[in-house]
Amino acid sequence: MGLWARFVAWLKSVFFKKELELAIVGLDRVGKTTLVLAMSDEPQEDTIPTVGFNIKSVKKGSVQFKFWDLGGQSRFRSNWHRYCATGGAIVYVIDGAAPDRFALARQELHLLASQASLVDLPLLILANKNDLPDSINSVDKLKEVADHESLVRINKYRTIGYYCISALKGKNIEFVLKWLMDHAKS
Ligand SMILES: Nc1nc2c(ncn2[C@@H]2O[C@H](COP(=O)(O)OP(=O)(O)OP(=O)(O)O)[C@@H](O)[C@H]2O)c(=O)[nH]1
Ligand SMILES: [Mg+2]
Repeated sequence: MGLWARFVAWLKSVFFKKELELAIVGLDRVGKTTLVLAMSDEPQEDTIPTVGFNIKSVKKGSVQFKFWDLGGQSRFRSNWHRYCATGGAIVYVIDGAAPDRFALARQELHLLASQASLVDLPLLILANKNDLPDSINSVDKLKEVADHESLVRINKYRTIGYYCISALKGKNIEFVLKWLMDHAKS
């Protein structure tokens, strides 16, 4: 890269630096902490259940992400909305390989999405554990599990994104980051 191009890149990084703060929510053991580690380029197989929350800051290009990795156990769920309210988007993770928990995951998702303080926030819904057999492997199936039509009824102007990912194997993580850069509010 020439001197001028480097100077322009530096100027851009100084003046167009974007900061995005995001809460990662979803039931316990769905892979939220694993996802945050994958987005931080620190893939890890062994995680322990998150008690309360962890904060992780990650720089990607000119974007500084601050992830609030929230505990998913039932005792923590009533606090999710407080953390989501300070963020630029809601990232809701579903264990795509646990059909017995889809109904509960959908119930918690709709409860959160309809909170008055959150109705205008962009929503990214992820089916994780896509590497496992019989996990959700299409956006259509994920939309059905999440009940997309009811989410649209809550706020038809809200931006809603869907991806099938594997946090453990690092699959589609780049699409997650790109979606957040494009749609999350700074
Ligand atoms: N096969 C597979 N396992 C995964 C994936 N992501 C996470 N896991 C596993 O799922 C388990 C739970 O992952 P965590 O990231 O701790 O889940 P969490 O959502 O943070 O859980 P809480 O902190 O309790 O809310 C761990 O054993 C992970 O290795 C994935 O994409 N594929
Ligand atoms: Mg966790």
